[in-house]
Amino acid sequence: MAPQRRGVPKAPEGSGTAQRRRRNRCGWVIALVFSVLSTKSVRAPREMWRKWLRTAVLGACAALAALLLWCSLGGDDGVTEVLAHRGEVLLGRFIEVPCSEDYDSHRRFEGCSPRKCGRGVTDAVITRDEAQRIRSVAEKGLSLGGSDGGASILDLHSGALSVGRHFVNLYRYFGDKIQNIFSEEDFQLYRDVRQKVQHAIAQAFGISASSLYLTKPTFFSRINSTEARTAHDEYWHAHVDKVTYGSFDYTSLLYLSDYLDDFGGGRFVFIEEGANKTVEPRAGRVSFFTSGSENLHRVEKVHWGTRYAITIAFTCNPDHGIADPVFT
Ligand SMILES: O=C(O)CCC(=O)C(=O)O
Ligand SMILES: [Fe+2]
Repeated sequence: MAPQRRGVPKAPEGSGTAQRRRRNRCGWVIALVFSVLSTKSVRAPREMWRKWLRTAVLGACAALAALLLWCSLGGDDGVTEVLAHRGEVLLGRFIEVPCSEDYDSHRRFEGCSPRKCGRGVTDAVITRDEAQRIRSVAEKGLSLGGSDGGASILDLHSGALSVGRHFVNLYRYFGDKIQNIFSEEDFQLYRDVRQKVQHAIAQAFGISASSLYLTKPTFFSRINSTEARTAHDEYWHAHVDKVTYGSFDYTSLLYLSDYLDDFGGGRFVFIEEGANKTVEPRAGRVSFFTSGSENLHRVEKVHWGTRYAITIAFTCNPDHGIADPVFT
């Protein structure tokens, strides 16, 4: 049998007494092993082989089933690397990527329009306390409405709020009563956050913060696992912000809840040939990037829990700039 043949090395012939003695001792051990294997059960290895094969087949089936389940739960369809783990606290990570040509078809603003493109993530710009407080503002506003599907938005600037299958204008709908819902402090907090994010973006891309203008839409998002009812609920499609929103040059996302503590799924994915890069949301984490097709991205479907974030975007074109939302 193969294991026995492999286990018996051939000793060189006639090489002195010591060697002969060693060979004799080995000979006894080998003879003993031979006799145990041959007298106890010649079939044992064949049985063992069958058992091993059965275990291997069962193992392979279990692995295949797990893989299929993972795919059906929306696991990513290619190789994925994590750009920002939920557990790490990033002082600042920046990856430069070559700019797409998307900016060439728009009016250029030297010193602002992207020449250096890329993506950055930082946990050091917005504190977890600020994230908690601004999330309370989002919860307060979104509790007044909410989409029938899984994705709701609240835009403090335009007043757009998801309700059922549509949007209402919060300011028109609630009129003066809005003063009982939001406070000046809430709006001040939004302005502070916007300003800090704007400075972080300017620094990372080597431009002046004053060359950037807040642009629309800027909105809170609340996503849960409820099935989509309208196209507005389908947040998971891959897209390019400059194509979707036109005026965006630099996009930022401030996350207000924690991946795997508050919700499952819902990671942000930069789509790339080779390996996608994911950002795992974490309350207070700011992810920012140039808005062209060098940063094609999507959000994974949320499988459980609720995910809160704010999209805050900037343009280089003053004509597309908007003022901060104000409390009136
Ligand atoms: O919420 C996110 O992580 C991404 C949202 C997004 O892609 C967008 O608002 O354009
Ligand atoms: Fe986007």
